[in-house]
Amino acid sequence: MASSSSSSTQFQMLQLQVHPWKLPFSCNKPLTLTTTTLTSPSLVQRSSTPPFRSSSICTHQTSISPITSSSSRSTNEEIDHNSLRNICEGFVPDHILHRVEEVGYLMPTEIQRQALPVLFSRRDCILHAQTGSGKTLAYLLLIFSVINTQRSAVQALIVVPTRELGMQVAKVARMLAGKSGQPGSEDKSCTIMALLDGGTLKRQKSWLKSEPPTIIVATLGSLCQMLEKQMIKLESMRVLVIDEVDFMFNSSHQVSSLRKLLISYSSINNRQTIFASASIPQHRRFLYDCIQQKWTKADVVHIHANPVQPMPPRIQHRFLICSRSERHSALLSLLQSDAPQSAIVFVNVQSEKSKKAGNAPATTEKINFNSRAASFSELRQGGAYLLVATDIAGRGVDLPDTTHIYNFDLPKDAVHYLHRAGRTGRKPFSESKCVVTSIITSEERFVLQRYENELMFHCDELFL
Ligand SMILES: Nc1ncnc2c1ncn2[C@@H]1O[C@H](COP(=O)(O)OP(=O)(O)OP(=O)(O)O)[C@@H](O)[C@H]1O
Repeated sequence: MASSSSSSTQFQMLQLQVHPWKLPFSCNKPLTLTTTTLTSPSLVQRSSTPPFRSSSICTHQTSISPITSSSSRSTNEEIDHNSLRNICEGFVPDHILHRVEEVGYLMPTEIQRQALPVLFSRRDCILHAQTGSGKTLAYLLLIFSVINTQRSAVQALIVVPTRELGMQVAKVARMLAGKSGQPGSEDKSCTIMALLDGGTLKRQKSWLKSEPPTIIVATLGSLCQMLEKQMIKLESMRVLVIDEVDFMFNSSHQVSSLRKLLISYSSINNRQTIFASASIPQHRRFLYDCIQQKWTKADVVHIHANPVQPMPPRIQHRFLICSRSERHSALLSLLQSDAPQSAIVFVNVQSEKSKKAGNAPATTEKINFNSRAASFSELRQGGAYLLVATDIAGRGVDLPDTTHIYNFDLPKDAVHYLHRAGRTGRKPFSESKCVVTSIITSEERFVLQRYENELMFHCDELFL
């Protein structure tokens, strides 16, 4: 797996001007909220049985109607009742809510609708929902409901696995904290620091010394350095968010620092810990570990939106069989026939074995943190793009205009498939189709079939 700590990752960006491409509870037990927009009993989640008594988990199966899309709104009253403002009012400051509306977030996504009341009740939470379902806004709204901008202290910490994701989350937080058109709405004292690997720690140290930011978005490497130097203290931290939590626990570079952080935070009064991801393999086991290890309080809530549909349903999946030597021309033909608005081509990091064998890597350019960051900023500035990337772009990165994903190399497992595919279909209320195409050899067909079974989706064969 590509790691944020590697400063030199195969990654290449091509900007092409190509033609027409989201209850407060009295029970103090862990809770699993599981909702679904599909009802097929045969498609029940297949999580492994955890080594604990199932009675220790209070499972609520709630049957909630699908997300109300703007097209299905019937009356203004209904909109008001279900709106983000209605859910957040009394918790989130008004100027933030104005900003949320200005940006165009009027209705909650499913995870936001389920999670926000739980988050506002100050319970620890595991946000488990499809890629592109708006988990970021859910935890940011919690943070804005909790912070006191009159206090000069770091009050919320969001930990992310990569610099790119950190920049993106910081940008969304700043956008929400920023000025809105409403008089008196500007929040002068809410500052957001991006403390990310590859950044200039010297500048951040002097910022932390002079006036602590209210919110920090950090990667673990940089955060640990600041914690060790006691530049950041966990005592004042009201909320700790660990985004892409399964990735962080699976990363050999990050897992020990993450465990240390969670153990240190467990002794803090008034804490609230949020974990988020679209994929939490063995989530019952994870819930058990959270309580056993005191990473969360015992009444942690696991909110699992759409468990039988781990990927957005509007993503169409296809595969094309060809030999290894035909892959480049197959990709070119696909790009020509699909004429995507904007696309990401995923390649694997070249293995040591393949390097030793003298094989050429799938991408030829190696670029560092800053160039990677520049590439993403460029992409967000608009225009059609064709991004060639490794799995480093597979986690959390939000480029909503991406209509097509190409797996030039088959992802190494179903979780990687899910996150790569999830780089498209990122407009929660849109119904337009997005496409994921895997270019595979005939021998790889059974591997893709395994992913289909695991992730419960169907892949159509494509013939050129
Ligand atoms: N209530 C909303 N209404 C409209 N758009 C929204 C809403 N909430 C979030 N979005 C948009 O949905 C997109 C995906 O949101 P976000 O990046 O938070 O997804 P995510 O759940 O964190 O996905 P991933 O698991 O891939 O990281 C973003 O472009 C965001 O602007």
